Amino acid sequence: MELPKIYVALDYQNASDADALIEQLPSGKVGLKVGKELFTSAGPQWVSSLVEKGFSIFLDLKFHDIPNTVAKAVTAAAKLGVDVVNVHASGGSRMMKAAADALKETDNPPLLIGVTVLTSMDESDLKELGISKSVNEQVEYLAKLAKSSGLKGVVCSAQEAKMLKAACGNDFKLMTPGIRPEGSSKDDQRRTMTPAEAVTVGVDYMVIGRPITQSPDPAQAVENILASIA
Ligand SMILES: O=C(O)c1cc(=O)[nH]c(=O)n1[C@@H]1O[C@H](COP(=O)(O)O)[C@@H](O)[C@H]1O
Repeated sequence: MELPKIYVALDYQNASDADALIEQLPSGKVGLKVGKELFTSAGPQWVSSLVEKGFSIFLDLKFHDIPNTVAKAVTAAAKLGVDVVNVHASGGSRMMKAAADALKETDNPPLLIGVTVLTSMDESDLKELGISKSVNEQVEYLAKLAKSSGLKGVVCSAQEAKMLKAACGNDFKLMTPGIRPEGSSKDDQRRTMTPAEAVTVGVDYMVIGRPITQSPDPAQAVENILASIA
């Protein structure tokens, strides 16, 4: 099944605020990303209700725990009917393999992807964590680890897309947050690219939040982005 090119990050405090935004989006053109804040307040039933309405859902809970716990968590996510689910690649190969193996046992397994280096981070953040590799080296290292552990792709910055397609192959899916249309604020993101640039470098799917959700006209913001990548 073809997934939508753009997932709108629903970073809202509760379901009613998210529903108000969803109603404004052009129908059938984008997927929805539900992250920690909204999932914790709105809950799994609300996520299932979006699936029932026909939305493609990326459940972004970035699991990172012992292998058994993560395997059970991604299985629970699969039962909600979401299309994409993620874990932290830095959780290691045993954790990622456990998650990938668990999903093989489920009906309609979601695309399982690994978070490499968060797009809000740069070299100084890695240093603080005791990692002496450059951002590019660390992203490539974790992407290869994700691939050899059975994951189908990674979350990374579009800035790393060319490098990762060369290192991991064209079929290895790249989901890129940190997308900023020309002229919009970077907010807390560090490694950013415009939607048009991201498409050029081979990104498969983009996560876009505030440039759409904080826009005075979210529907128009989506249409402008879609036009820029058409
Ligand atoms: O996994 C993610 O979705 C994610 C990974 C990452 O490296 N960076 C990142 O920003 N995200 C998420 O992508 C969204 C980006 O939102 P905006 O910065 O508002 O476009 C947020 O919901 C983040 O939680």
